[in-house]
Amino acid sequence: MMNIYLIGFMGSGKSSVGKELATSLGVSFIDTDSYIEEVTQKSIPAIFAEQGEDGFRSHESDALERLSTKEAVIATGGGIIEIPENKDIMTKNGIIVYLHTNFETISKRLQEDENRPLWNQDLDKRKALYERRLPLYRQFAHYVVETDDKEVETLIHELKEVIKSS
Ligand SMILES: Nc1ncnc2c1ncn2[C@@H]1O[C@H](COP(=O)(O)OP(=O)(O)O)[C@@H](O)[C@H]1O
Ligand SMILES: O=C(O)C1=C[C@@H](OP(=O)(O)O)[C@@H](O)[C@H](O)C1
Ligand SMILES: [Mg+2]
Repeated sequence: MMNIYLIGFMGSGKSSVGKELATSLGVSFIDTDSYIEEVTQKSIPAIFAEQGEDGFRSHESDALERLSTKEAVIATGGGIIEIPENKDIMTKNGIIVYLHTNFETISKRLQEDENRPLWNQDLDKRKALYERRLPLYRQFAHYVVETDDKEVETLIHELKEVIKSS
């Protein structure tokens, strides 16, 4: 098996669905955000506060490079598509699946989440970020799975179908 990379906006379910997918497939699960927190011994908000978004992106690309030799389900962070080279790293080592979710659904799921610095800003900025990133997710994706109004169990089933067909 190659790596299965999950991409998508914050709140699309990469971390939670990815974990269950890995269990169901019997492979390891890796979350790039948790990996970065372990390596740096800092929380994501602390990295953003101390090193800015650029600092965080550089940790993220390093993580992707290091994790790419494994066979696993890998949940990325919502901003993985900000760095074009990240697509090459992932494509070399597996398939990229985009979990697409509408802005309204994401807003319901995250509400006033305080652990995501780029969500924790004004509504118009969140919305602009979402709109700007949509085409980038589509450019990176080998496959797209819609998540609105779907139970995690349904998504696992659909993701397994995608993997089978790949
Ligand atoms: N299909 C879904 N239906 C309902 N809630 C979901 C679904 N997928 C994720 N969630 C919830 O949305 C929140 C964000 O999910 P998470 O996996 O952290 O997203 P991401 O890693 O993409 O930011 C969590 O509270 C999670 O339980
Ligand atoms: O969209 C983003 O730029 C980010 C998404 C977060 O991950 P999730 O997509 O898992 O929330 C995390 O990597 C960081 O807060 C930045
Ligand atoms: Mg996540």
